[in-house]
Amino acid sequence: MTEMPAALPPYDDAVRRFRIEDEIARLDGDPAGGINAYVECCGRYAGENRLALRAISAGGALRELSFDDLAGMSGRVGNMLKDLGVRPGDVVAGMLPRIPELVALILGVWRIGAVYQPLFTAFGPKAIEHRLGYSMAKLVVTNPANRGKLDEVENHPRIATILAPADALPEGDIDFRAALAAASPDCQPAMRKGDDLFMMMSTSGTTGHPKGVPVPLRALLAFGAYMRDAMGLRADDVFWNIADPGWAYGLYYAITGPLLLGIATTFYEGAFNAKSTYDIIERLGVTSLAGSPTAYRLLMAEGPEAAARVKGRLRVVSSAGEPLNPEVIRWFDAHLAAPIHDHYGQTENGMMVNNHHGLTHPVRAGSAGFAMPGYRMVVLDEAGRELGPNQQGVLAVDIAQSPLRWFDGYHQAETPAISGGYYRTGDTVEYEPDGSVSFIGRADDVITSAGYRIGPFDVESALIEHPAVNEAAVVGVPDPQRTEIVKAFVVLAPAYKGSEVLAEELAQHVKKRLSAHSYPREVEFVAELPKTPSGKIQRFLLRKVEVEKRKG
Ligand SMILES: CC(C)(COP(=O)(O)OP(=O)(O)OC[C@H]1O[C@@H](n2cnc3c(N)ncnc32)[C@H](O)[C@@H]1OP(=O)(O)O)[C@@H](O)C(=O)NCCC(=O)NCCSC(=O)CC(=O)O
Repeated sequence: MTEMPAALPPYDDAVRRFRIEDEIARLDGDPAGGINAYVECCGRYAGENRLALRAISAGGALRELSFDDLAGMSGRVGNMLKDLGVRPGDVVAGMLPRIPELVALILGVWRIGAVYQPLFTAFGPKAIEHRLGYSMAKLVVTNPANRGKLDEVENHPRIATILAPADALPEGDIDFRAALAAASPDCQPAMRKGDDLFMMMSTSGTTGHPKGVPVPLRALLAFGAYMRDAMGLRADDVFWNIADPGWAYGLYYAITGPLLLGIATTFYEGAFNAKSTYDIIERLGVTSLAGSPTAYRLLMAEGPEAAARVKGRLRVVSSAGEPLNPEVIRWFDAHLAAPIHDHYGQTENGMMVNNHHGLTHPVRAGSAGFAMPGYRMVVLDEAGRELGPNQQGVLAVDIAQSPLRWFDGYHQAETPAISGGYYRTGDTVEYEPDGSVSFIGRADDVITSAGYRIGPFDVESALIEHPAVNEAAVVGVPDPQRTEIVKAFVVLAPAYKGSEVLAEELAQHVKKRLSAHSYPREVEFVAELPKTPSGKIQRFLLRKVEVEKRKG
């Protein structure tokens, strides 16, 4: 009989395997001068004629860049930024599609010791304004397709635009390519310490706008560990993570992680669709694929014939952003002969619980897997006590015993999730006696749709900007394709009448003002919203009714 562990099993052996103490010593106090993310992810591989990036344009043209190419480009970016007055610790934002210049920008920002802030290209002015507001970015780099949105952003920083040949430069903008051409590729990396920041992410909560998530350089250890242990990345892999680098999964594990390990990554500039995804897997011979369950469900929906031409090609498939359903696991096994494993993480701390491709442990359909070596994950009750197996509680990180955890709190905001020596993820789980974790649901109102985390407050405040809306409540309702979809309950202003046309107008308003991915796919007009005696909207009551309705 298995002995019952008091909490999830410790991972001392595995942690030792990473020589983590040595690594941390290097990050925190290397007398030779600390650490630089550009050096870790590019500089140390330059001069080896090693492939770093396969970039497929929206039109299908393949461009291959080596670490040397990226070293030169990022050196020019670094010098351009320095000329503009960007100093170590300053924030530079990027709002770019998946093109090589995006990687060069990120590496260039890191090279001079500055901090990169991603802005998802689907964002509207409201989402951009909030993020640039709290980060105090010194510069934002964008392209013509996204440039117009910045005109609606109050107090935006200086803008550098990557022009297409026929575009005219907006007044006051820096011509990114011309500035690079004028800059030298030689740029001395600014060495930093492990606690210094190199990314400024954002994450959505239930109340208030998204919060900044500062990422210190020591997070590189955790990102590398995930690539090795969970994705099981090997030197001979052809790796493609389809997630957009505007979010954590894409920035941490489509760019930073593979380059850190010296392994080439893949970009496809075009929008996701199943056909182009199969085409690229076949064309490049992809062996390691990563993405969200919604993307995998869309691959399934294309049918077995589409899958047949790449059957057996994929050595491993990694899934993150939403729980992976067992049907997807079975279908991938039957039609792609590919093991697909569910991985769990957050913008805060990155991936923490995985069905690891690179470690040996049992993998059960429906389980989120085991704590990643370097994290001691526990399940807490409301009083903050650690629970035993088969008891529901909040998944949390034991801070003192998790050498890879790096999240120290939100940017200039309270972090009640950190207290009593734990970081609480906000996700309700239970674990089996062997330590594997089963996901139950969110303990709050954050919506998980197609792998994105969407804060209801943000969508509500975008809706309220519309003159027709008096009040709005936004919830996630179950959806077979996208896990959840955003649904808005709207109380109209007296002069307005609910109609399909108005519902569509409201959806488009959110899409344009806030973001193309977070608009309500359903809008219901109601006379009033359920509220507590103190006037707080009870979203959970609305969601409960929707869940019941969809069951029946
Ligand atoms: C699975 C998908 C490929 C499915 O793509 P779809 O084609 O259905 O569309 P979508 O969900 O991306 O986008 C919804 C709507 O936004 C539009 N849209 C999307 N991206 C856009 C962009 N860059 N510019 C303009 N519009 C855009 C789409 O056209 C669509 O419009 P319309 O609806 O009109 O057609 C995608 O949803 C996806 O990549 N999801 C994964 C997200 C992810 O990376 N998650 C990991 C993050 S987890 C993480 O980082 C930590 C955390 O949890 O915080």
